[in-house]
Amino acid sequence: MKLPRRFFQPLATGAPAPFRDLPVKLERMIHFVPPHNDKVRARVPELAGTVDVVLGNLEDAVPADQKEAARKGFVAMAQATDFAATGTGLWTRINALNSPWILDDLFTIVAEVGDKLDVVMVPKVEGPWDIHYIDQLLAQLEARHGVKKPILVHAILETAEGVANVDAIACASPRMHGMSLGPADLAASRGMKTTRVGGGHPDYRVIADPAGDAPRASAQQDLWHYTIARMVDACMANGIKAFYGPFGDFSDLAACEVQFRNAFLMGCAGAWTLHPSQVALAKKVFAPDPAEVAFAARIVAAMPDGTGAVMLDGKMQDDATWKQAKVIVDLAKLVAAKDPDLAKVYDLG
Ligand SMILES: CC(C)(COP(=O)(O)OP(=O)(O)OC[C@H]1O[C@@H](n2cnc3c(N)ncnc32)[C@H](O)[C@@H]1OP(=O)(O)O)[C@@H](O)C(=O)NCCC(=O)NCCSC(=O)C[C@H](O)C(=O)O
Ligand SMILES: [Mg+2]
Repeated sequence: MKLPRRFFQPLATGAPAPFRDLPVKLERMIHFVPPHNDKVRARVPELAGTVDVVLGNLEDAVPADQKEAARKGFVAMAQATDFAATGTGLWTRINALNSPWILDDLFTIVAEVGDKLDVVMVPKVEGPWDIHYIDQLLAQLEARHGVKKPILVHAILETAEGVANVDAIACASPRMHGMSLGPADLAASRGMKTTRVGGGHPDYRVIADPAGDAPRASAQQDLWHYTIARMVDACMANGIKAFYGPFGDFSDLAACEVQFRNAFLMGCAGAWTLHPSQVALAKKVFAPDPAEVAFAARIVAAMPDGTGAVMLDGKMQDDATWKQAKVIVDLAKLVAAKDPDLAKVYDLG
């Protein structure tokens, strides 16, 4: 175990010092772009500014014979657009640590566009040892290529072993930006009997006790509640961010919205968007409801120093509800700074 005072030391001579605190950014959606697909890549300049994060995906969903094209496409799209100027994050998802592509992914991307890259998403993270490896390698590459700003690391929680080690992953390095749930790989790793990318399953349900001949009420349950709860606790305990991952059924926006909203209410900062149709949904869900913001602002105003107990609309407010209100007001301010329409609706001054 590393000594606390050494935790923030750069891991290579000449590498930038890790951030002490995560940059505060609005990340309602991590928008996936397949960089080997020229048609979709051509839309990236118009996407910048309309999504919070553009991610060039090099891993699953890119055919093995297109890996090199995806890597080159990502470098081209990173060079062609000034993402920072539009307040859009630039991320990439590299191939898995045990794949034949990971070294070329990192060697090429840090060399070519390391200064433009905000976050590297690492798939199939099993434990802190995976983060330590990436941490060291990134430091060496940053030093070699004179990268000035530390590149952050985002882990995908998508194996049973990763879930078992989620707390250790969350605090493995000061580079940790956050984590996303990867429901498709996790389902396979766990031996779940599903064929979906996120969302529920009609057969995962509870049923009411029998009451005579009356039909028994039954309701579908959330397959992901346990994992999201574990992920949120591990992330928030370590000052990093939790995200719901992909929702693969683009034709079911209603179910996607419910999945996103459950994640939002449980503490997630955002979700992945895989198709343009999901972007508006993520913007709607991962910004607080205006009525909730108005009530939260009243709580904060009624308890200026955050202590005591007051009644608002018949509901008791105290130090703990003040803290909840602060979460909502702070997020609303972050959203308002980026979205003039919502700024008017929130009216936070
Ligand atoms: C899945 C897709 C290949 C579908 O693309 P397409 O067939 O082109 O769909 P549409 O005809 O409906 O597209 C309409 C227009 O929108 C553009 N488009 C499509 N997708 C995107 C996008 N992601 N960003 C920007 N623009 C997009 C099309 O070009 C059409 O444009 P036009 O013709 O001008 O009207 C494609 O959506 C895609 O590749 N999406 C990303 C898929 C992906 O990254 N999957 C992997 C992530 S999920 C995962 O890995 C699982 C996870 O790890 C886990 O384990 O859970
Ligand atoms: Mg996956």
